[in-house]
Amino acid sequence: ATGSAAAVPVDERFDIAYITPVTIGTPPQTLQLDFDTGSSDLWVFSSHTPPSQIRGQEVYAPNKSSTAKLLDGQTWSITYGDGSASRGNVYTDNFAVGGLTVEGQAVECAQQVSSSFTSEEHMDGLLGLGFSTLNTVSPKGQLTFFDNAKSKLDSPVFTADLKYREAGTYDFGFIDKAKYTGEIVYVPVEMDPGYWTFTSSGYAVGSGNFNAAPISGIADTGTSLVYLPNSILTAYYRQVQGATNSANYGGYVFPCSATLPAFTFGIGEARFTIPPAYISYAPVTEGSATCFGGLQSSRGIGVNIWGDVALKAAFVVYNGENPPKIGWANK
Ligand SMILES: CC[C@H](C)[C@H](NC(=O)[C@@H](NC[C@H](O)[C@@H](N)CC(C)C)C(C)C)C(=O)N[C@@H](Cc1ccccc1)C(=O)OC
Repeated sequence: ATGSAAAVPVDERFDIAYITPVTIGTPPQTLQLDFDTGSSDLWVFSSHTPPSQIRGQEVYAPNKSSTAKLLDGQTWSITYGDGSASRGNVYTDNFAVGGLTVEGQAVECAQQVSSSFTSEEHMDGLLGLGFSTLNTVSPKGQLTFFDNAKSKLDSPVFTADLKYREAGTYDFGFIDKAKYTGEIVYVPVEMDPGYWTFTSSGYAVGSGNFNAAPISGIADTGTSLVYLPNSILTAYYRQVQGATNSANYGGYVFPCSATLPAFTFGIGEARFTIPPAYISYAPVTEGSATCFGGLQSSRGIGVNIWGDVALKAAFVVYNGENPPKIGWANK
């Protein structure tokens, strides 16, 4: 079996996040979820979510699905690196992504969501694609959609082809040769504690020379920006007129009119270049002449994150064989 579904930017002006249509239950209820390789819970806005916390999101109502079953006594509670959080109870139901169906998928229903979820009106929940060890359901951890689907997939892989301000795709069970150029370069994945963690071979700023140095990080489709060690950030923003690391805005900002160098990162011998347009991420506030950078420091996080700003510069293969590996190709 295989599946394929669109990854659509939630806000066509900036790629804050990407949403993908899924169907849950019988008859099918359609929701738009953020496919997140940086976590491993599948949770949705639901009929259990307080109306005061819902602002335009679609909700999953298990009581309207003849195939929904409450997982009695099971609860979940998740906190993300950006401080956002949600929690609730758990059902199993039929779940489909782009023609690929899993029966008995754990669907975690939100009984509480933090304000940043409420304010993201187009996002009806998350679909975790990290390793199932990170799933927060207690006392019995649940499997991700990918882990449940894996045995029936033609190949135990999914791919991310995210794009700059336009729809890309998530494919399950196959690698679409039309989506990339050249060869796919694979590197090992460190599965502990459950992220898709890999090591980049180094970086270059603009047309400068390549700095060969191992950079460990998470390939996280659910994080908008790239968070790297401060030494790399100072080397990059030194080349940007008027750039400052602003406490006020919580990161590197610069005049939107500034000329930005590209940023290249290594995967083994291969090289991937993030164009300047991806790094001039967005005005700090609507209409401001000050822009927030797509490259930021990981100092406050404790882990480096290769988020969408980097991922959309490549075609990425998440290979769930044992041992897992991650593949990168230009496109
Ligand atoms: C099950 C928890 C999941 C896996 C959670 N994952 C994450 O936070 C990772 N992915 C973050 C998500 O992609 C998030 N940006 C989705 C949006 C829509 C909110 C980050 C680290 C790249 C996590 O690690 N949470 C940390 C909180 C944290 C993480 C990083 C730094 C600081 C604090 C925790 O401790 O969970 C117990």
